[in-house]
Amino acid sequence: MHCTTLPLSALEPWSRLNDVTYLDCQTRKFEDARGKGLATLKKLSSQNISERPTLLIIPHDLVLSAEAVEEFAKVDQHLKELLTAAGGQASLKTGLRRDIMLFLLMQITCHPDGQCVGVRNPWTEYVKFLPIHIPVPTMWSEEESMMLTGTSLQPALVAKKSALLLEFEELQDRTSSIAWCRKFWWENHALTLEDWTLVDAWFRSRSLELPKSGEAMVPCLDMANHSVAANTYYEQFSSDNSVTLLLNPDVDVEAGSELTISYGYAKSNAEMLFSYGFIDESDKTAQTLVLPLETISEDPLAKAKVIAFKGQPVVRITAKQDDITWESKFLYFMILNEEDGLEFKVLQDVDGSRSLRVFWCGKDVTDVTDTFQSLIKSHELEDIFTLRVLTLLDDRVRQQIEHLDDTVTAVRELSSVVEIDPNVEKNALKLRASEALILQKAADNLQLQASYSRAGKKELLRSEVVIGYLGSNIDDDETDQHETNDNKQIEDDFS
Ligand SMILES: C[S@@+](CC[C@H](N)C(=O)[O-])C[C@H]1O[C@@H](n2cnc3c(N)ncnc32)[C@H](O)[C@@H]1O
Repeated sequence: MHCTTLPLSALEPWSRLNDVTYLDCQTRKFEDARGKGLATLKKLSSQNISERPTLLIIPHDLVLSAEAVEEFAKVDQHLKELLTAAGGQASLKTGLRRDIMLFLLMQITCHPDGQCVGVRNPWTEYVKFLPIHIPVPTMWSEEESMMLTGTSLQPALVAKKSALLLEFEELQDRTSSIAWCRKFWWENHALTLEDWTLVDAWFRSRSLELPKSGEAMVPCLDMANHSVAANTYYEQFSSDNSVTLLLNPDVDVEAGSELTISYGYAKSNAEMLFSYGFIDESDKTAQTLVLPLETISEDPLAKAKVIAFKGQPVVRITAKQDDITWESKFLYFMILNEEDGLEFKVLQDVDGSRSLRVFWCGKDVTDVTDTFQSLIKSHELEDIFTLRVLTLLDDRVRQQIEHLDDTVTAVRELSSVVEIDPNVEKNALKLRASEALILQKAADNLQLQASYSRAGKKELLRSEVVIGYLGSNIDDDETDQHETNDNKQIEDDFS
């Protein structure tokens, strides 16, 4: 689909027409990867004043939320038809995303003869100010995506791209019988997967969480770039649900300086790159790495565990200077076997349907499969379970290091063989370096395991339960000398 764009100079009249108020600031273009952003027109200060300076006010009727799309559909027959055929369940987060994406898709829909579809609204013009290339990995070329080989982002990107393809095919299936969709989208293949990928990237990189409207897109406020040292924040007024941008307390901002918000303090570099297409240079705080976990291939309960688990099968490792911590609800479920007391049953419900139930030591724990870390507490084999968790974690970290190492040369040589956007290369290399550092710290610091759990690996090796479980008769004095061998034996036993 050909997207028309408007120059930035047209944003001011658009804002005036739609009652957006700018106070001492404007949207301007930055000559680097940040693209457009907000900047002050004069020196501002919030020092020693009780009322924080307001910078931007956006009326509620411009906020693009699930509720707004529903309202638009009341007056737009084409949108209504589209939502009925292909809309998501607005009560679900995924449904909200899908409805907003469909709405955005309609705004960029125009026939080659210049005819547009649907009822015009402020967003029909506003989408023309949005960038048509967003540096998120879903919009990278195949060659550029190869820069991520070996990182935690690679499997997420593969999964996201196949999800986008599935969604796009489903959209075609569900809307081929609608006359206007056939004419504007499917005849001559006017609508492409790239268009769907673009609206997904718009939603991902520009949506905000608002206290009253939920996840939404807010015109003009979505021109604010991110900084870890953000000097502004946004609020939604309860009186009229309008959205405002305010200066942070106790800050001075020079005339012409950029006004930034925070896109989230706890996001990992991979999440930042995935959702926004950049990694903040100045982010020196905690670094997080989220690794997907695969069940053990020989585990007969593997499939059932994945189905029954309430959450993501991942481990989140955080490095704050030399301090390493980790968190994984799945690992504690993953390491349990039938002999330990884990059981799966398919039961018939009162309505005749069948459901998979999970039992731990005879108790139904189907609804709390993400709490095995506490469920195993005070079990006689708790030490064994903890040791299995630590061993698997150790294996997973080392496997990821190898994966990242193995691809270093190929990635380094990529840009000399194929065309890679320098900004993509810079961000991908930054991600690789930060992940390598976290992984190395995690692997080197075997002491970290002591901080992970109440009982460190070393202590666990001395645990009577572990020794008994392994049928070994190592006494305390000999433990240290035999540790290497024990480690090996335990690793063979648990891997
Ligand atoms: C909410 S939009 C902000 C407005 C955007 N710059 C534009 O031109 O429309 C988010 C996008 O801005 C860019 N961005 C925001 N903060 C950035 C930063 N600190 N460094 C680099 N790019 C940034 C990224 O492309 C991100 O996907």
